[in-house]
Amino acid sequence: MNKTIGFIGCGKMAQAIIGGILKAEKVSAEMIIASAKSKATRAYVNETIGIKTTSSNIQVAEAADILFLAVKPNIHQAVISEIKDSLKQEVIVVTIAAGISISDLTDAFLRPIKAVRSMPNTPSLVGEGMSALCINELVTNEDLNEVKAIFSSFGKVEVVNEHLMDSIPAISGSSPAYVYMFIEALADGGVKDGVPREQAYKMAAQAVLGAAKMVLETGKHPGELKDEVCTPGGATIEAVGELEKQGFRSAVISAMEQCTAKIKNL
Ligand SMILES: NC(=O)C1=CN([C@@H]2O[C@H](COP(=O)(O)OP(=O)(O)OC[C@H]3O[C@@H](n4cnc5c(N)ncnc54)[C@H](O)[C@@H]3O)[C@@H](O)[C@H]2O)C=CC1
Ligand SMILES: O=C(O)[C@@H]1CCC=N1
Repeated sequence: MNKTIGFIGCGKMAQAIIGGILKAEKVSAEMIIASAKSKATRAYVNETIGIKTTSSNIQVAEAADILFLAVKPNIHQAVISEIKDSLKQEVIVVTIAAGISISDLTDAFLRPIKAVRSMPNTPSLVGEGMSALCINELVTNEDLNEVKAIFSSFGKVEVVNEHLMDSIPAISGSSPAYVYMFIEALADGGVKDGVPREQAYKMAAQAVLGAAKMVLETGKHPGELKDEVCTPGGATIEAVGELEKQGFRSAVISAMEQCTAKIKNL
């Protein structure tokens, strides 16, 4: 792809996206520029990821054909006010900020703008991201294909109706955090029985990866796959019963409700 991709803000999520894009080798490092306020972040990104960095948001805005806004939601508006007169005419602006709507984005620019609202996740860094996105009416099919090609380079992408976007963080944007907690808990349980810590993490993570692949690749219902593990009269059904008794599913669903409620109030 021969377009300049700019990132305003270069924290955890932007670094995951940039790392994922570069790993896919569809865009070269010279075509990516990022700004960050902190000198330490700029130096780190420059040295470890190998892209151009700057303290100037305006420099990024002027250069970008596709501009990612990767700052926290509460400074989104201030950043747009700073850069809005420095954009290329046909730029596609992609926000990754949780809870920022297409209209928040377009209103802030005070002029018609090609706008994409997205919700990626940090596994993008290893090419296994899950991103959802929606667009406004100025984004052409060609633009959308370009944006989808970028997101697809570091994982899977789904285009959804905007009214669902506030619910996506709970499912895939934030959920890696709770999956890591689950992996930690599995490993702790193993360590309790004497399994060495490093082996326990490897086994727990690989079991989660394998189970996820089974859902994606066999097309079977997760309940059916669970049933295949539960030998009648065996050990797994004991664990399943205990998880139900401890409110495992309802704990997950309640956590997701809290997550979505917060997204609506960020
Ligand atoms: N971390 C995650 O897993 C995900 C984060 N997001 C969204 O990504 C955005 C960034 O989140 P993180 O990367 O986690 O946060 P972060 O705190 O790691 O990164 C924010 C970056 O913005 C920079 N920054 C602060 N003020 C700035 C300014 N005025 N101009 C330019 N840069 C500035 C900071 O130096 C930092 O590099 C948020 O809006 C969040 O909702 C979306 C999906 C997943
Ligand atoms: O915690 C947050 O607000 C962001 C949104 C999704 C993941 N991190």
